[in-house]
Amino acid sequence: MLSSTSTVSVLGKRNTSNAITNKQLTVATEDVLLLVQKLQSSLELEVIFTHLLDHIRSLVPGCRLLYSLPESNINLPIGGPVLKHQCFYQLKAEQEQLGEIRISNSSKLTDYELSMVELCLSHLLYPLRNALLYREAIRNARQDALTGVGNRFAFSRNFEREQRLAQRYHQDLSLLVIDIDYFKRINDKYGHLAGDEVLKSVAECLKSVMRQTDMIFRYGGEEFTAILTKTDREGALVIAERIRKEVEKLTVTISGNDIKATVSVGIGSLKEAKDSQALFNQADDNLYLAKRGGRNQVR
Ligand SMILES: Nc1nc2c(ncn2[C@@H]2O[C@H](COP(=O)(O)OP(=O)(O)OP(=O)(O)O)[C@@H](O)[C@H]2O)c(=O)[nH]1
Repeated sequence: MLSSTSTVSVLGKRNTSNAITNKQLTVATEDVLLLVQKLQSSLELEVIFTHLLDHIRSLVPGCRLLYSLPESNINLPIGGPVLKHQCFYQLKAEQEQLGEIRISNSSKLTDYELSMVELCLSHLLYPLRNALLYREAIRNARQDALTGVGNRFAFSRNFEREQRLAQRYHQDLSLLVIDIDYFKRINDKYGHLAGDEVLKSVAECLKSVMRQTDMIFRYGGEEFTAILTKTDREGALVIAERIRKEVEKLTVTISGNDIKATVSVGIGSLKEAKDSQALFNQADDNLYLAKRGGRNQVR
């Protein structure tokens, strides 16, 4: 019953003797047209899979769905954790891998139910592909291409939001502005590509210290920012010192050259600032003091 291009391939064998009849297929197709409309109404994966599961549940009540695409770090359970009986499908549109979907149920699905599930899935592919492209575009718009951390646009949005939340709920919030010291010298001495490698290594180092990769951003050039939610100045000082020490330990080896780098860090904390602009200025002023004080230090 699947098209000859076999865009949805079933893994595992099953008996097809009780598969869908032509009459059932006609009724099902009308239903599926409604489903198609719903699937095309959103570009959000969660919304699309919720519509799909709602539809499949009208045939198999209580079943659950798990969608995964490991290369994009997507693991999306819908309707609850996976149940005992499972069937899974590799999703593919025109040779493009779109991940795997797992339908699970407390009892084994009949051949008729499986046929209906497959009918639904064959209509999922293009809405799913569009949603994945959309997700990728959004990610690219928010991510710094060189280092993989958030870009300045993402920083502004997150920073505003976190600052508003912190003020509304009377919580601490701190900001680190982290700048690589004498970075121009690294570029001048070892070349721009080597400079890029240093930027990447420093970003990796920040990620490993912070463990909250979505709150680290490349603000521009050789300057990074880190938003520390529920963290007061003292807590921020501990993290900033850890960052400083870890970067100091770094050695980036390029073309036989061992390149060392250090960072200066300025801290801002919401208690001492009235809004996000004041908080940023405070961190930036402290960064300036750290630079003036000799670099490789936290202020
Ligand atoms: N390799 C590389 N260099 C960059 C990038 N963006 C900015 N830069 C360089 O970063 C350097 C920043 O230099 P400055 O602003 O003088 O700062 P600095 O040399 O780090 O000195 P201090 O901040 O005062 O310690 C400039 O040479 C820029 O060209 C990038 O994406 N890759």
